[in-house]
Amino acid sequence: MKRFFGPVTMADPQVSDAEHELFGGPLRYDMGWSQHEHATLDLTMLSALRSMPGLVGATLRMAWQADRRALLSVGVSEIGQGIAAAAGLLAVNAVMHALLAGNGSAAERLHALLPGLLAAAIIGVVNSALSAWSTSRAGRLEPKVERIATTQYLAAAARVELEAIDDPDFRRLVDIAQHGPGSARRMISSCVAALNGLISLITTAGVLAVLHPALLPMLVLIAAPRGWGAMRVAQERYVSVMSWIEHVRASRLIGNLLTERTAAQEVRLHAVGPFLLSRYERMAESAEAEQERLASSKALTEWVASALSGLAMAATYGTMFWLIMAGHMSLAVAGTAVIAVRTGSASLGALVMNINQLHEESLYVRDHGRFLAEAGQRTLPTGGAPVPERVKEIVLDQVTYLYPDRDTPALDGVTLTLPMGSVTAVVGENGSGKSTLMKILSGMLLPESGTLRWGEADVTDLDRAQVFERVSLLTQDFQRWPVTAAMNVRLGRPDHPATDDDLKPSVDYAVAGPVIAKLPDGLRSLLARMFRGAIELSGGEWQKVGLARTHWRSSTSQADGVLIVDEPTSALDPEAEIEAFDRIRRLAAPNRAVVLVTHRMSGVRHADHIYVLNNGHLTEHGTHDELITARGRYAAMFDAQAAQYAPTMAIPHPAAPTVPDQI
Ligand SMILES: Nc1ncnc2c1ncn2[C@@H]1O[C@H](COP(=O)(O)OP(=O)(O)OP(=O)(O)O)[C@@H](O)[C@H]1O
Repeated sequence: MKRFFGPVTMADPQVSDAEHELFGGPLRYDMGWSQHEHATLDLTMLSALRSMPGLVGATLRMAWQADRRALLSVGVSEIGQGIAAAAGLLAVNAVMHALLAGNGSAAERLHALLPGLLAAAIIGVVNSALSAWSTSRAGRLEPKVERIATTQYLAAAARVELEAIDDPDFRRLVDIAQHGPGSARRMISSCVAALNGLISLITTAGVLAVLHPALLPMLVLIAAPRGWGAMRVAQERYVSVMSWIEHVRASRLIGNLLTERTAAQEVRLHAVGPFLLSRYERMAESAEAEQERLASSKALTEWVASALSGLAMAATYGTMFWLIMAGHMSLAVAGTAVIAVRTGSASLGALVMNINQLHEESLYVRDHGRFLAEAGQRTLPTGGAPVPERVKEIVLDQVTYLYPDRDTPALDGVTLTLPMGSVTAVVGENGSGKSTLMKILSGMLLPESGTLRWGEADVTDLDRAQVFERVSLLTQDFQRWPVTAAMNVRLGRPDHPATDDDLKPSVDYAVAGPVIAKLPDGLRSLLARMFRGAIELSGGEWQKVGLARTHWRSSTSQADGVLIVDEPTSALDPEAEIEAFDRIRRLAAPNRAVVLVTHRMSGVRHADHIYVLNNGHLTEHGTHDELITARGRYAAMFDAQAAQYAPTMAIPHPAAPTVPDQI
């Protein structure tokens, strides 16, 4: 009994050994409600019904916002259909009476039937016209609702703090909430169908109550088991989807790697293809087993529901038989009652199915709503004090930053000053905190403690949108937008109108002219490999386009600002690299502070000031000459790189392989 009537719980997925092997254990989905200690889900029929008005209300509000005329049309046509259904039953009742309870010859009785039949036919035509009208208006409404929900989702995701994007919990919420807009769309049709079912049920129930009061509870008994079955199946499906979402995503990730262009070379050369394929198969098989379990469970639940419903139907007909035999019900009323019970149980069944459908969709819409609420709390603040036009310097004072899922801070008590018109370099080993420092400087991450000041103003008091406007950023993984070359440059400041001629100085600055000249349509060429006729640039060519974008962004603002470049030359050849460093230095105008992060020590030696980061701490700072004289970490890093070019450098001989070749 517990199997059918107990609460739906989340089972531990039986994941394949391939997932353990590849990911070091099963990937777990750990949104609040699905954590182990909360394994019993709040998915009972009662809670579904309780949460329904709120969720339906939210969908209807969205529909109202999308197209109120279409929504009103749907409502009117559905109410019209309900009234038509009741009128149809009354016409049937009149026909039954004329046929079974009337007096006179057969011909006279047939004549008496005609008005009822005519009325039933007219009602049928009106009903189908109303239904067609409702379908067409709902068809207009649904895509609009989906568009609004999708826009809300995308806008919220694009507005949150970078810290939220780095937070794995929030990322999962972003992932699951993407199902919300589709569900909101389907909720419209479910709402319409549920409304239709409800109205025709009320009218049919009214007719049945008039015919005989005993028929009404029977009607409920027939439909209740089907409703329970549908609800149970939906709950099991939702729980399954939620507990398997990470595993399905993991196998999809492996599947995608086999087809992705970036992985294509190693897939072939290292024979990663067959290896991953076999793991993919094993992971897909365990997901398949879950599908099979779900299907069997569904079949059993539906079978039990049908059997219970059939029993209730038999009891209803038995009761009617008894009522006729006992003389409490006429044959004509019984005839109408049979039709009404059938119509009513179909309406009730449809109503329950649709409420259930609504419930299922509403779970996803609820995730969407939860995402919007969470995103709303983590959204970049708007407003704040304006950033002064002239700031003289940007100061980082005792800044500490800890990533949400880390124990040790990525930056710890870092203090540095960036005067306008200067070039500051930041060097340090991998993982020392350079990129984190850049994110803090740009205002994308806020310090956990300590302050970032623009002149005298603390960045937390300033309008963040204005702070962003003053920052130009070029990172090694800058975005390669799948649009034209011109747009790739222009997206450095998209609001600023730009013709190709306007962009030319930026293209020239980055020495990207020869790259553009090679393209079939020059700046109009599409740089997106996935589209026909598009061109793929090399890594170094892309970096030149990125540099042009940065120049465009810097050159379109005259207020004091900062230009941050993080490993901008990693893909450039030696000559282009020297030139690029020169150009970046020249961007330090009186209204601009340049910050340069790089491992290429040759690129930093001409910086006005150099800071050395080590494990999140600033350990040294000064000019190149000062730091070389100090013979500290900087001097050691500089010497190590210089030694690579020394003629006496010892070249190690290849060692014997530690893993012997298999023969
Ligand atoms: N989004 C993130 N979430 C959690 N930890 C992070 C995140 N980004 C960086 N870290 C951690 O913070 C520390 C500093 O990383 P950061 O990327 O700032 O170093 P880096 O000096 O730029 O390294 P590299 O020279 O390799 O680019 C590292 O230990 C890194 O693992």
